[in-house]
Amino acid sequence: MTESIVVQRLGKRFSQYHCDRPNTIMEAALSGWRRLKPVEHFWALRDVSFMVAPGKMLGIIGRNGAGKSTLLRLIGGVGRPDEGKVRLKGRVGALLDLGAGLHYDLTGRENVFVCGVVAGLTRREVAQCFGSIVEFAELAEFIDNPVRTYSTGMQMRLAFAVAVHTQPQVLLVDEFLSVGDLSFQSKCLERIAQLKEQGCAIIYISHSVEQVQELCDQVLWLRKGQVVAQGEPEVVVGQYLAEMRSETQERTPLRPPQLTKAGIELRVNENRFGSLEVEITNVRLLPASKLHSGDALSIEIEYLSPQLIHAPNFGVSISNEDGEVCFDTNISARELALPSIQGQGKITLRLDRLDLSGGQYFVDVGIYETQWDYAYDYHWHAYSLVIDSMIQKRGLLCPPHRWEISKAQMTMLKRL
Ligand SMILES: Nc1ncnc2c1ncn2[C@@H]1O[C@H](COP(=O)(O)OP(=O)(O)OP(=O)(O)O)[C@@H](O)[C@H]1O
Repeated sequence: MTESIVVQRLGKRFSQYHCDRPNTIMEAALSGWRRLKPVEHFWALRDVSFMVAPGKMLGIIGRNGAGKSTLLRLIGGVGRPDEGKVRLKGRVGALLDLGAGLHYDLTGRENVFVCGVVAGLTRREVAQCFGSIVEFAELAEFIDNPVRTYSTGMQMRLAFAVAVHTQPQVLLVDEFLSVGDLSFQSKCLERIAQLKEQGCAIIYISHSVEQVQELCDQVLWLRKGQVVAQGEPEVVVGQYLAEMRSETQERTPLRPPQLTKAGIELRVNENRFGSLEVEITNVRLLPASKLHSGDALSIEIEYLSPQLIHAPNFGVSISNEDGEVCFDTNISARELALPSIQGQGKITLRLDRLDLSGGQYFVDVGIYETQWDYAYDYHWHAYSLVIDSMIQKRGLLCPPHRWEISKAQMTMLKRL
C-alpha cells in the first residue's frame, strides 16, 4: 500500500432517542420502558471512500452535523464503523476532541509522558523531546500545574505539541486550531507544513474554507454523511460557497427597494441578500466616507432584530472597484461571540489605520446565521469609501514608508 490513509465505503449508524427519554429507572417505570428504546437509526456517514498519499493534505468541509468529526474519529480508531474499513500506514497523531486524551488531574508534565507513550513513543523518547514539547507549547511556567487549571487554548497547545513531536506519519486535526490565539495558530500551521514536507499524510477539518483552500491539496465536501464533491480545493470550495450563497438567495424575501437612513437604496437580490430576520438598518463610515490613506476608520452597524437571534456573526469586508477583497474580518475570526440579540442594537468595527492606496472602494457588511449557513442581511457594495493618497495610486496597500540611502552611496554619487 503506497497511500497512508485508505478509507473504503465507510459508514456509521447512530440511534436517535425520544426527546423525553427517561433519565432514571423510576422515570422509565412511570413513563413506559418503551421510551428507553431508540426511535430510529440514522446513517451519520455512508459510503465514504478516499485515499491520502504521504505528504498530502486533505481538507474536509461541510455544515454542522455533516459527519466530519464522525469520519475523523473512525479514522482515528475512536468508535467502530458499521460498514466499510479504514487502513492507515504508520504512527497516527490525532487531534480530535479538545481535551480528549488529556488527564485533567495530572500535571502538564505527567500528561506529556502519558500522551507520548500512548501515541507510541517510549518513556526515554518522550524524555528526550520533553524540553522541545514544552518550549513549543509555551507552557514552561505551568507545566507542573494540573491540566484542569489550563485554559482551552493551553490544553490545545499541550495536545498539539505532543502530537507533532511523536513524528506521526498520519495526522488528524479536527477544528483544533480555532481555540489557539492567532500567533500560535500560525506556528501550528508552520509545523503542519513541515510534517507534510516530511511525508506525513494529513486530514484537516475546519469551518474556515479559506484556510482549507489555502492549505490542502484536496478537499472533500460532506453533506448529511455523504460525499458531495471531492477534488481540487478551488473547485470544491467554490461549489460549497455557491451552495451557501444560493441558500441565502432562496431565503431572501422579495421586497420593494428600501432607503437606508443614509439615503442608500437597497434592492433585494441586487445589492441586498438574506432572510432579513435581522436587518441592517444603517451603516456609517466614520469620521467620513472619504479619507486619507492611513487614517483611522470606524464602521458603525445599526441593526434591528424583531425576534431573539442566537449569537449572530457580523462580517465586514472592503473591496476595490475590481472586486478584489482588500480586507475581510468577522466577529468569530477574532474569537468573539456575540450573545443572543433582540431589538435594536449597534456594533462598531474600529480600524486604527487603513493603509490602502488611493481610489474608490466599497464596504460590504453582513450579519450571518451563527454557523454561517446563510445571511440574515448582507449589503453588497452599498457603502462607498474613497481613499485619497498623494503618494501612490497603484497597488493595494500604501503603508507608511520611506527610502533610506546609505552615506557611502551618497558620497559615491557625489564623486560621479
Ligand atoms: N455518539 C453519537 N450518538 C448519536 N448521534 C451522534 C453521535 N455523534 C454524532 N452524532 C450525530 O451524527 C451526525 C454527524 O455529527 P458530526 O459531529 O460528525 O458532524 P460534524 O460535521 O462534525 O458537525 P460540526 O461541524 O458541528 O462539528 C449529527 O447528526 C450528530 O448529531
